[in-house]
Amino acid sequence: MTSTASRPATAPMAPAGLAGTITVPGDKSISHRALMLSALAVGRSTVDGLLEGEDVLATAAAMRALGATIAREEGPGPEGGAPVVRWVIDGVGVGGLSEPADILDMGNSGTAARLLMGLLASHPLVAVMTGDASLRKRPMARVATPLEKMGARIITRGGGRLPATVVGARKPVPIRYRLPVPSAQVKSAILLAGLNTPGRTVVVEPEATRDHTERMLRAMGAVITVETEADGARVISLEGQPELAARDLTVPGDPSSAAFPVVAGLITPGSQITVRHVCLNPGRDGLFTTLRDMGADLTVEAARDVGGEPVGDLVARASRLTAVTVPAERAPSMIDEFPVLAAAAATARGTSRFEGLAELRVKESDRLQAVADGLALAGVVVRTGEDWMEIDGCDGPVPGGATPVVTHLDHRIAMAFLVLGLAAENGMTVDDDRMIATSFPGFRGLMCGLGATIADAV
Ligand SMILES: O=C(O)C1=C[C@@H](OP(=O)(O)O)[C@@H](O)[C@H](O)C1
Ligand SMILES: C=C(OP(=O)(O)O)C(=O)O
Repeated sequence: MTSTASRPATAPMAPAGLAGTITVPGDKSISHRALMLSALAVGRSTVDGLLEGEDVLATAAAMRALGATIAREEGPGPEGGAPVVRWVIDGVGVGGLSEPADILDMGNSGTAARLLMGLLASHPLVAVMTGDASLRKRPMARVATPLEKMGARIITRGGGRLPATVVGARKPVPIRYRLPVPSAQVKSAILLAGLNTPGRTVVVEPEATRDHTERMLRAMGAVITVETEADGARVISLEGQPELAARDLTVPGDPSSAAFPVVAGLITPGSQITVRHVCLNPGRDGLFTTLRDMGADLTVEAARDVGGEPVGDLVARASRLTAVTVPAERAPSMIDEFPVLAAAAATARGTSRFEGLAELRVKESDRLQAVADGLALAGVVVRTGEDWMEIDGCDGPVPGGATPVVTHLDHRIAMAFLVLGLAAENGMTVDDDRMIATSFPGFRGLMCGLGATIADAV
């Protein structure tokens, strides 16, 4: 977000149960990858269901600036329905990216910035990258360090922050790299750099993270293998310089967005909601497992495969939730869902404990702190450590209050506290909700369509 204006928003306690069947926008992780990999394919790809959030639009703009042709087409929708949108991408082939004429602005998006850095690192070009006030605080050394081992030069602002200049390698070399942090963005950046690198690039991940890059690369014809070591680490090997085949892709709904209406339905008495067509990749479903551990009536219907990703319809019915302990090893599969899980835990019976949260401190905000501060404003007792959090649940609605929660340009903090407002005696207010458009355009209208009241705060 570049403008300084903010738009406070408020959600009063839901007067009645939420009801309805909805779809949420396309998965953000898959959408970034669909644009980047289609731009490197040979021929024309189409993408249906692409997330048209600001983060993904930043990736589209960057790939255009690097030479890909990307168009958005609208066709007539079903009778009376919204038009059908299809994105059409003419790729330049692996190694075919050209030097951008201007600075690449990745907005609020860590995924866009880090994955793109990987792509740039193995092309002989110079590019400068920046982002908004939130992104410019986030650590980039985690990608710059392995990419420099592959031959790129990456000059960052102090402390490894954006803006950064990437001087791509003329003769990139493959590496074998063990991830020091569980991060799909770092893994993907290295694999994307490995595409234009001769030989075999290997990433070892001690803790499994989302594998959309691996799935999509394989589907486009790259040779990519995954082996599991005795200690459980995954060894991902990519043969460099493949020819990627253009494909027609369909992006399923984003589980990280579905999380908000799902939790809203669970904590608002009398609710029943269905979220159709949600990606249920095992690297992304930790929240749903955790909610079931809490006693949630949350089921999957019509489980199916869509373009190499497991997909299903989620049905959530209001439930009396009990406290849960989330073990550290589950954290990567629900890393973006802790803010909304905290909202659920605040209404549960008993004390919940979440472990393995160190990565929350380097997201769009320090989410551990932002969640703790917001819960305290809601009248909920919370304790935190460097990488853990405990929440004393209220066994029903939380007190809530009119003082706005500080969102720090973080979409998930804004959405989580608006959802908590539905189960707060005095509602909840957030200081800004514009940045929700980075990942979940239409959030407010969709929630109101289910029966919630979310409005500008006066
Ligand atoms: O690869 C991805 O698409 C993402 C990976 C995660 O980040 P990290 O890799 O930093 O854990 C996640 O938080 C982010 O929203 C999207
Ligand atoms: C952390 C997130 O995204 P990114 O890292 O792409 O900014 C998120 O969407 O919650």
